[in-house]
Parts: sequence; C-alpha cells; structure tokens
Amino acid sequence: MSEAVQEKWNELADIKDELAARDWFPGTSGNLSIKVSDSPLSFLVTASGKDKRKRTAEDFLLVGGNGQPLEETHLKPSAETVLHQQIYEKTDAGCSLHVHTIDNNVISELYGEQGEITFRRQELIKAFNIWDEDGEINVPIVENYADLPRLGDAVAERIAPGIYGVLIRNHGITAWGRNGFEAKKHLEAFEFLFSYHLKMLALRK
Ligand SMILES: CSC[C@@H](O)[C@@H](O)C(=O)COP(=O)(O)O
Ligand SMILES: [Zn+2]
Repeated sequence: MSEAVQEKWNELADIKDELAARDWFPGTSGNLSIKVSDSPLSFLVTASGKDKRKRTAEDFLLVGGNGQPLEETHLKPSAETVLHQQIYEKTDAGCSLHVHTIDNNVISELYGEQGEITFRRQELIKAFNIWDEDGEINVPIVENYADLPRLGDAVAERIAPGIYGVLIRNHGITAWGRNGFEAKKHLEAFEFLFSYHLKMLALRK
C-alpha cells in the first residue's frame, strides 16, 4: 500500500473508531469511505458485513469510480458503495459517512412524507458554515429503495449546493464533507439536531 493510501486508511480508521465509540454501528450497519484520488476517482470503502466497531487490517478496500476493487481481494466492498460513488461524482466531498441511529431513523420516518426536514435557530448549524442568524440547513429524505443503484440515484437527485447529508427513510443518513474532519463534523451536527428535535417534540407533548 502506498504511503498516501496508508495515510487515508489511518484517517478513516480513526473516524470509524470515534463513530463506533458513539455506538453508531449497530448490527454491522454503516459504511464509510474516503477519497484517495480524483481523476480517475478512487476511494477506500469499508468491507461489507463487518462489525465496524472492530479495527482490523481488513476494514477497507480500495475501489475505483465504478465501485469495483482496484486490487485482488477476497473482501467485498460495502453493499452501499454506489451511494459513496454518487456523492464523489456530484459533490466536492473527500469523505462520506453512513450511519444508522435510532434518532436519524425516527426523524426520517416522522418527516418521510414531507421529503425533507429543515433546522433553523440552532447554534450548531454553524457546523455547516452557516453564520446568518436566520440561516437554515435542509436535509432531504428519500425512500429506502431495496434496489441500490436506484437508491443511489434517489440520493444523487437530492444533492444540491448547501446539502451535506441525505436521510434514507427508516434506514439511516449519509453525510459528507470535503475531508474526514468536515464529514464527521457534519454528521455529528446532524445527529445533534435530530436528537434535540425529538427531545423537544417529546417534552412539548
Ligand atoms: C445489517 S446492516 C444493513 C445493511 O444492509 C446496510 O444498510 C449497511 O449500512 C451496511 O452494509 P455494508 O454492506 O456492511 O456496508
Ligand atoms: Zn445502511
């Protein structure tokens, strides 16, 4: 493995450990990727079906722009690699993170028919580089299509400037950023906003 790929590997492994410490990978769910090169596109992606709480030498594999492994391996890329592909194609993302949490699932179902949720008047939206007092952050919600290329297209269709994550109904969220630091910042901010919103709804009942 080249030094450059090893560096990206370590960066993604550290992010994986942090998200695991938050218990954001229940039941082997979740997948992560980090871009290695732009043209041609290549990225490290989690191997499918693994317990993402464990740190092993087989956690990631290098894939090309078509989502296929670039090296001989017995590992299978994440079943949801197509989502990561779409994000790298449609945005300037350098890292893409997908987690299933109770909060993101409940929010995705509560607002699923609406197809989106918007947050405003929250300090944490500054994590998305929104400094305006009346600023808002919108999170699209797509249906959880079993056909993964279709799911990838549904996510891609909702990507626009100012969108940093898409909820998949009763499934999870995929969030991204220009690098690992920013992707994790965005993901943590989304999860904070989801959790706050649900607590508020419960208290107001
Ligand atoms: C049992 S977890 C659900 C999976 O189908 C999927 O949604 C997921 O996030 C993990 O799939 P993976 O192929 O390991 O990347
Ligand atoms: Zn998933």
